[in-house]
Amino acid sequence: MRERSLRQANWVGHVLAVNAPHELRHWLTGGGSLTAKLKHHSETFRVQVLHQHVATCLADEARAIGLHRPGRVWEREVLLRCDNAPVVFAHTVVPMSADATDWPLFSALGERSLGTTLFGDPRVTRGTLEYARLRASHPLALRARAALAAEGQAALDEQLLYARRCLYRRRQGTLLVTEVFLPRVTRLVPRTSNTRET
Ligand SMILES: C=C(O[C@@H]1C=C(C(=O)O)C=C[C@H]1O)C(=O)O
Repeated sequence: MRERSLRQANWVGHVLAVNAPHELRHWLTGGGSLTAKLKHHSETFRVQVLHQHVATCLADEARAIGLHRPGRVWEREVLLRCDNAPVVFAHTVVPMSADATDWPLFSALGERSLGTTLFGDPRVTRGTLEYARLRASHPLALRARAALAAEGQAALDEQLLYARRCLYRRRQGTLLVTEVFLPRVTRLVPRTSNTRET
C-alpha cells in the first residue's frame, strides 16, 4: 500500500489544501491559457516536445479520464520555456478510445502549444482545476527531473513540486492536462512588450 501511495498523488479541489508557496499560488490557480500567461511573462516562449506517443496512463489519472484502470493513451510531454528557461513540465493524455474527430489537431501539434487549440475552440469545455503536491517518487516528478537533468540543469534534488490538472472535453473525447510547475517559474515577472514564439 505504501509503495502505491508513493507513486500516486492526492489530487484536491482547493489550492489551499496543498499548502503551496505563496509565490506559486497565482500560477496554480490562474484561469485561461497558461501559454498566454507565460508569454506575458517572457520575451520568448517555446514549447519543447519531449515525446508524443502511445503509453499507459498513470495510476492516479485513469479514473479522471474515464478508465476503470490504467490503460492505453496518447501521451504528450513537453517543457514550456520562457526566455529558454524551463518553467513547466506538462503531461497530457488522451484515451485511445477517442477518435480523430474528438481532438483533430492533437496528433500533429508539434511545437505549437496545445493551449492554442483548446482555448480557441468553442466546442471545448474545461473542467475544474485540481491540485497536488508531488513527492519526489511521483512519476511526473521523476520525469520532470529527468528532463532537466538531460540538459545539465541543476538537479531539483528532493524538493516538493506542485502541480495542477484539468480535464477538457470535446465531442465524445476527454483530454487531461497536468502541469508541473518548476521552481524557475516564480522568477518570472510580467512584461509589457509583446512576445514572439521562437
Ligand atoms: C493547456 C494549455 O496548453 C499548454 C501547452 C501544452 C502542450 O503544448 O503540450 C501542455 C500544457 C499547457 O501548459 C495552456 O496553454 O493552458
